[in-house]
Amino acid sequence: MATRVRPSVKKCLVIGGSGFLGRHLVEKLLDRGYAVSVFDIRQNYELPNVIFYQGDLCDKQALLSALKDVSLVFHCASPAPASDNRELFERVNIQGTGTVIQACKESGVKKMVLTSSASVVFEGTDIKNGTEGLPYAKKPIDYYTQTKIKQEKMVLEAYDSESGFLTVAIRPHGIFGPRDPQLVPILVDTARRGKMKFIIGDGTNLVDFTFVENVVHGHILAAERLKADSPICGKAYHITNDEPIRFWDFMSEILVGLGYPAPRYHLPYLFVYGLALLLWLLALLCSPLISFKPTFTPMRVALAGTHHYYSCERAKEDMGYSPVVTLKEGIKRTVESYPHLRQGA
Ligand SMILES: NC(=O)C1=CN([C@@H]2O[C@H](COP(=O)(O)OP(=O)(O)OC[C@H]3O[C@@H](n4cnc5c(N)ncnc54)[C@H](OP(=O)(O)O)[C@@H]3O)[C@@H](O)[C@H]2O)C=CC1
Ligand SMILES: CC(C)=CCC[C@@H](C)[C@H]1CC[C@H]2C3=C(CC[C@]12C)[C@@]1(C)CCC(=O)C[C@@H]1CC3
Repeated sequence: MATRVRPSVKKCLVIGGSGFLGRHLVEKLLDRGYAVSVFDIRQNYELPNVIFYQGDLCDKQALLSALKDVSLVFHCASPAPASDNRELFERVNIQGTGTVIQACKESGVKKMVLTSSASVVFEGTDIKNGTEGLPYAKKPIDYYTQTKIKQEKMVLEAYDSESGFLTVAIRPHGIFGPRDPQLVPILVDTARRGKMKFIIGDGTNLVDFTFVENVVHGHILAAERLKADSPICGKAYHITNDEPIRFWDFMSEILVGLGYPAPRYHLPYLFVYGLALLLWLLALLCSPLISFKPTFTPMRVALAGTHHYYSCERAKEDMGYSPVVTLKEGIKRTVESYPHLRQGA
């Protein structure tokens, strides 16, 4: 049954609400009695009572129209990491976020919840139970992450207790679930091309994968805890499933669930990383003549072969967070949601 919320926080705008996380967030907010509008560069679904504003978040006038009477903004729009487009990441995640902040302030928005990423502290080497006290990555693993760092800093610094503009950043990690356009589709595509036979390293590296409904839960908790006297103002919070799992066990469970064999043969981490680096260099050198995007980028190899899991103690203490869906249940629901990606389908 829907839980009603206080009228003062009822009208919200989800920027990026057509995306994977954004749409799940919209659905849960509606469930909880919020009046929801969506601002996104594309509209790919319709829902009763949801007003869609199609536009670019770099366009302040377009944002101002969507922000009328809105008191709470969720900003979960970003170009996909796979687009690998430095200029686009900078324009949308940095300049665009600056525009979102300005537009929110001008429109009298009270609260802003940013979807950041736990990867803002990841440099391609092991992180075990990392806390929010870790410094931002000095050498981020890619341009996407570089702009997510800047974006998070901008939103947290925009917190202004005097004017009452309250901000918070949620740092999820490895979001998965129904309708995800990245994780499962990339995995299945790699398996269908016969490239999922190998485990990079010894296969024992632990990683956080977070079911999308837990990420949504973290966002809504943050929004509802964001008050003038709250400890969460101007801070970042890791939101995970709090069940780190071996990267290769997670991949295997999804693959086997969809009818594909699990990877079996081990390759040394440094060997694959070196190879990926070479391929990346080759792609760069050849880019004036031909364009090709290797599956095995150094960033992906680092994600697949190192420990990177995070503590969400701070979210538990300050926001009363705990995951609402277990990893096992999340994997089951995810596998069931992709009948078209099953082996032989
Ligand atoms: N998925 C994951 O594992 C993780 C995601 N995150 C963060 O979570 C957020 C949501 O990610 P996710 O749902 O996976 O991503 P999606 O790509 O599914 O959703 C993002 C949405 O934002 C839209 N968008 C992009 N550029 C603009 C723009 N200039 N103006 C308006 N809308 C725009 C996208 O449109 P289009 O598709 O047309 O570009 C898309 O609809 C992002 O901020 C991401 O950085 C953090 C950690 C992990
Ligand atoms: C934990 C985390 C941050 C996950 C984010 C999602 C993607 C980065 C991964 C989803 C599927 C993964 C994948 C690989 C790398 C990381 C992902 C793209 C490989 C390309 C790594 C090398 C392989 O052997 C194949 C893998 C396919 C799936």
